[in-house]
Amino acid sequence: KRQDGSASAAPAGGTEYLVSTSVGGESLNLDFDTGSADLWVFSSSLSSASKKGHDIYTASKSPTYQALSGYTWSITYADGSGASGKVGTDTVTIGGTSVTGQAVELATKVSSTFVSDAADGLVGLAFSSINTVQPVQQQTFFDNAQPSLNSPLFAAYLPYNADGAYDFGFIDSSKYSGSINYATVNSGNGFWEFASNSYQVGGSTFSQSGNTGIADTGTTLVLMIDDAVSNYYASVSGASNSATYGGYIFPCSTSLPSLSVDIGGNYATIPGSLLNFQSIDGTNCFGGLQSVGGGTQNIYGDVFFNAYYGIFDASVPQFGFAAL
Ligand SMILES: O=C(CN1CCCCC1)Nc1ccc2c(c1)OCO2
Repeated sequence: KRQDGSASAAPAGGTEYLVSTSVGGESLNLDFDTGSADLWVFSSSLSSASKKGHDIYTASKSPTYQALSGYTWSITYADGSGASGKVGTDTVTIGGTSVTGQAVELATKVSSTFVSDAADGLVGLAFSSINTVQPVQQQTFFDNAQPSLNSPLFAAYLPYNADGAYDFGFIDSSKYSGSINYATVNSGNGFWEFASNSYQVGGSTFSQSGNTGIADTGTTLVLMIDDAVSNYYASVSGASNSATYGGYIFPCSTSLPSLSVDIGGNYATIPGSLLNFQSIDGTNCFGGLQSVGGGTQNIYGDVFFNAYYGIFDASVPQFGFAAL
């Protein structure tokens, strides 16, 4: 099977990685999101205000587009953003991997954060069980591509402040060091979700038994339960939880401790250097670890992937991680 391939992922504005994707021969910069399962694009049906600054997909210009009459979709993400619209199928090509008859969800409405964001849409890479298309749920690009891949897996390479890549069908041994650790995935909630029963701050170990984590390339930061976040910042001198900035801030001069998180029985260690997300005002900085706002599910986003090559393997299913 020869559809294996790698697609370059460019960092955009420090909050996401965009992949140039061909939809019906039209090129769009899409945000790959392992935390959702809808492939949607900015479409010509949007208001001109919503289209501003974006490449858009025009179905009528694609020779391979087929409408799915009466099909709709509507999604709201955990950050409150959302989009909705209609559905068709078209040929989608990412790197060297092409899928014909891929469900393409055309946005007729997008929330304001998407208008101001660089992405021209999203490629959902979670499990198809959480796809929002009605009346017939649709499959993700990855599920459709699997039969043509050497192995039913894809990998995310998202280094800090540098071009990354998504590899489909193969593991690229040049993109990581040391060995790969694997965690068994429970796909019951539609996510790449695994047990995450403890964490370490600097040298101290804390238990969070029964908790889980999800591997989520669509989330910028690492979001953990409140206890973990307060335990982490308790060892950061000058740190405070700012209502103004909506999260923990600290003096930029502070050296941050590392954070290790349990993933299926093995620790992944994020160095302190990667946990300073961005400067607010030259004096204070905003942390790369913030609160998930309740529940027992931690979200390991791009800050995690800045330290680890992530392998999304549908054969078990399992999630693998190896240091960059
Ligand atoms: O919403 C997302 C990711 N989402 C991916 C698709 C684009 C818009 C952002 N992440 C997220 C943001 C805040 C959260 C959270 C998850 O869990 C609790 O708080």
